[in-house]
Order: sequence, then C-alpha cells, then structure tokens
Amino acid sequence: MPLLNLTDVTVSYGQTPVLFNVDMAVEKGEIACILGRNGVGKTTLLRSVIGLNKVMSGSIVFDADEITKTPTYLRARYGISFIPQGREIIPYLSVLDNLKLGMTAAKNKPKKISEEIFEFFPMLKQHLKRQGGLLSGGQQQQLAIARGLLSNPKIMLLDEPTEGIQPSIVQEIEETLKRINREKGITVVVVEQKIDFARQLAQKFFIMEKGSVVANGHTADLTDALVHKYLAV
Ligand SMILES: Nc1ncnc2c1ncn2[C@@H]1O[C@H](COP(=O)(O)OP(=O)(O)OP(=O)(O)O)[C@@H](O)[C@H]1O
Repeated sequence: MPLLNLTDVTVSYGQTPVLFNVDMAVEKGEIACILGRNGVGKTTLLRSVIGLNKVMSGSIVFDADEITKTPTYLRARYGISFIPQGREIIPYLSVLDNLKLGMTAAKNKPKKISEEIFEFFPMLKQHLKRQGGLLSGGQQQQLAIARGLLSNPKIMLLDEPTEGIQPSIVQEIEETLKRINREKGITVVVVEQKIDFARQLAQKFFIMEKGSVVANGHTADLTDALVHKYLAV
C-alpha cells in the first residue's frame, strides 16, 4: 500500500475548481517530484495533503489512515511535514526558537533538539542565536527543512525549496534531502521548477497541467519530449 494515496481529489477556491480528479500514489521511502508550469495547482495539491485546502471530493489516505477531513495539526502528528514556498521563517525569532516551533508539531514532543539536526545542517549550529530573518535565503531554506524535520515526519512535502537560491546551496540542499531520505527513511515529495534538480533528486515524477496529473513515471523516463510538451515556457 502506498504511504500517501490521493484518489480522485478535487479542490476548489470558492466556486472555482483548481484540482480535478487527481490520483497520486507515493510509496514509502521514495523521493517524488511534482512538476508543472506556473498556476497548474502544485501548491494547492501540497496544501490539500497537509489540510490547508479543503478537499471537495475524493480521498487522501496516509499510512493506512483516511485523513481527507483530518485537521492540519493532527496530520502533522501523523507524520506529514510541510515546508512551504517562501520558507515562512519567523524573522524576529532566533534560529533556535524557529527550530523549536518544529518540535511543537511532533506527536511525542521531544524535550530538546537532537544533535542529529546539526549533522544534517551544520551551518545552523553557528547561528542559533541569530534572528531567523537575518539568514540568507539559502540558510533560511535549510532552517525551514530542519524545522520540518523536527516534527519527526514520515513524509516531507517541500514547495519549491530551490526558488531564488544560489547554485552551491541548491546542490547542498539536494544532498541533504537525499541523506535524510536514505538515513532516516523519510519519504520526500518536492514541487520543483528546476528540471535538472528534480531529475537528480527524485526517482519518480508527476507532471500537472490545468489541475490534473497528466503524466507520471520514473524520472529516467522523464523525456525531453515530455519536458517540452508540459514544462517548457
Ligand atoms: N487563495 C486562492 N484563491 C483563489 N485562487 C487561488 C488561490 N491560490 C491559488 N489560486 C489559483 O489556483 C490555481 C493554482 O494555483 P497554485 O498556486 O496551486 O499553482 P502552482 O502550480 O503551485 O503555481 P506556482 O508554480 O506559480 O506556484 C491558480 O490559477 C491560482 O491563481
């Protein structure tokens, strides 16, 4: 059984439907990417999985539990972590306090930040007392991923983690996500615009167009023809 399974999911903003009959299955331990041009519904899809957008019809099953109507804070406790577009670091809180926010979402709330976090993100240890808003974009993205990891998730959903970030940090983020996946067995779903990053990171892809999944498969089969048809601008 897939870890995350969306069946026939439809989502609207007011009267305007944005996702139509979306089917998507992500297996435990895999890294999947969701691709598509601007405005096709990728963010809405991730927000629906964590419960920030209401599903009008269809079902979302996570780790054998039906969660379609489950409130967001419970989905977080079940093990879904969402790292939003734009990172949403609290600018006036210290790096340490931003990290602690992640722990509040966990099921068994840890008492302190485990050293493991700094093995994945050594940079954060040097900046614990700094205000989150003073970090660079790339550092804030790493803080957002670390905060997401502190909720002790089974799956991490990341919305455009490389947006506006310099290439060397993009590379670092790719390697860290692979390590988190490999060493902790955490399933990863990434919405991405950078095709090369997606190809290198993920084993599986889903392409969306106009609110529907129109192609999916192994990233080895993400051909230039598919990229040209659905992703080229
Ligand atoms: N809060 C909202 N109210 C109304 N419509 C919205 C809202 N948020 C998004 N939309 C619309 O829903 C559609 C899907 O948007 P969404 O942000 O999910 O797409 P996306 O693929 O993530 O785009 P991008 O790559 O630009 O982030 C778009 O037509 C967008 O204008």
